[in-house]
Amino acid sequence: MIPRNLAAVTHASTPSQAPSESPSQAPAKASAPHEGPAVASETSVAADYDRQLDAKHEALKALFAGLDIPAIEVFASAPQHYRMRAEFRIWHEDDAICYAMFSPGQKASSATLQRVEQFAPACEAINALMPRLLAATSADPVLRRRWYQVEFLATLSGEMLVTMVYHRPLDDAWEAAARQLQATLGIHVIGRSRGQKRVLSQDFVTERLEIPGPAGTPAAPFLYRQPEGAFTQPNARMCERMIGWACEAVQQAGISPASDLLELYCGNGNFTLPLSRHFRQVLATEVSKTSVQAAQWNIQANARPNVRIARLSAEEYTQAMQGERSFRRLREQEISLAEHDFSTVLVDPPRAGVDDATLALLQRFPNIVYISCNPHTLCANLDTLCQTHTIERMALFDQFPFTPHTECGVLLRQRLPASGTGTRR
Ligand SMILES: C[S@@+](CC[C@H](N)C(=O)[O-])C[C@H]1O[C@@H](n2cnc3c(N)ncnc32)[C@H](O)[C@@H]1O
Repeated sequence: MIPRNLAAVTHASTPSQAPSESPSQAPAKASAPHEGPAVASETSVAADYDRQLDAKHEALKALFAGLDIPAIEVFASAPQHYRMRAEFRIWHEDDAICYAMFSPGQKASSATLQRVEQFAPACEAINALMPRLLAATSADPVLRRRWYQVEFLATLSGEMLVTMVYHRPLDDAWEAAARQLQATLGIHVIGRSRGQKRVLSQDFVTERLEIPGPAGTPAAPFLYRQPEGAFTQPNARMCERMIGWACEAVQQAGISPASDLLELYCGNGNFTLPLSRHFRQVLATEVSKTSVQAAQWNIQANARPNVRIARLSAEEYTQAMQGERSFRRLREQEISLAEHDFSTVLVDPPRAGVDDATLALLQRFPNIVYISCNPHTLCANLDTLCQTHTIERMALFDQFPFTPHTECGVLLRQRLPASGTGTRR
C-alpha cells in the first residue's frame, strides 16, 4: 500500500518543467505554492495569481531597466487548468501505484515523494483522466509492472495522447492490455521502453487554435499536428494570444504585406501559419525533424501555400545566408534565398537565446519579432540588438503561472532602415 502519511498533492501548482525544452527532456518535478492537501478557494487562487503576476511584471521592468523599453503589455493566464501537457513518475509500493512528483535535485524515495491525485495546472481533461487511468492500470498487473512514468498530451477539444514509459521490454501481452485500455478510456496510447516505441493508434494529437484577429475582426481557426516528444507551447490559450499579438504587431507596424518573413526556430509552424497571412512569402526553419514533418502537414492542412519550411538550425541558416555554406536541404526544395525580400524576422529560440552569428544576421533586418521564454538571455540579446534597433513593443505572456518562468514578446525596428531591402543577398 502507498503510505497515507505522504502528502496528497491535490492541487500542486506546477512542475518546474523547463518551458522551452521538449517534454521528454524536462521531467515533471514538484514545486511551489498551492501545494499540499488543502484545496485553495477560487478567490484565494485569484488573489495569489494577481500577486505573482504583478511580481513578474515588476521583475521584468527591473531586469530591462538599462534598456529603453515601452510600457509592457501584460497578458494574464487562467490561474489553473492551463497546461495541455503534464508528466508524472509512477510510484510503486507493494502492489499499489500512484502518480508522484519529486522536488528538483531530490532523490526519489518514500520520504521525498509527493503523491499527486489531481494537478491544478493541467487542463481539466488531464485531471479527469488521471484517476480513471490509475484505476484501470492498478487493476492490471501487465500494465502496472515496472511502469515508470506517464506523459499526458491533450488538446482543447479533449483529444488525449498518453505515453507510458516502462523499465522493461514491452511484449505482445502488454500491447493487448494497452489496446484494451485505449479503447476503454478513449485515448491514444504509446508504450516506451529502452530502445522501444509501440504506437497503438497514432503518435500525435491535432490542436485547433483560434487566433484573435485585429480589433473588431473575428478569430480564425488553425489546425496543428502536435507530435509526441516534440516541442509545443504548453498553455494553449496563452499561445493563441501570443500568436494574435505577433500578428497584430506586424500589422500595426505597417510592415508591407508584399514583403517576406523569415522565421528561425519555427517548431510545428505555430507562429508561421497565422503570420503568413500578413506576408507575401514565409521561409521558416527548424532543427527538429519531427517538428519539421509536423509543420509540413500543418502547411497543407491550413492551406498556406506561401509558406516553405527547411530543416536547418539557426546557425546553419545564418551560414547559408552569409554565403559561407550551401545546403542540399535548401536545394532539394528549390528554395533560393536570393528570391526573398525579407522585411521581417521572427525568432523563438530555446532558453539559451540566440547565438552571436545569428544575432549579427538579425541586425540586418528592418523588423524583428523576438519571442522568448527566458528574460535573461532575451535581455543579453537585446543589448546587442539595441545597437541597431529600437524596442517598439514589449509583452509579458504568463504562460507558466506560479513558476519563476516568464514568456516575453518584443517588436524591434531598425533605427536607420537600409535603403532597399537590406536582407536581400
Ligand atoms: C521555444 S521553441 C519554439 C517553437 C515554435 N516557435 C512554437 O511556438 O511552438 C524552440 C524551437 O527551437 C528548436 N531549436 C532548438 N535549437 C535550435 C537551433 N539551434 N536552431 C533551430 N531550431 C532550434 C526546437 O526544436 C524548438 O522547436
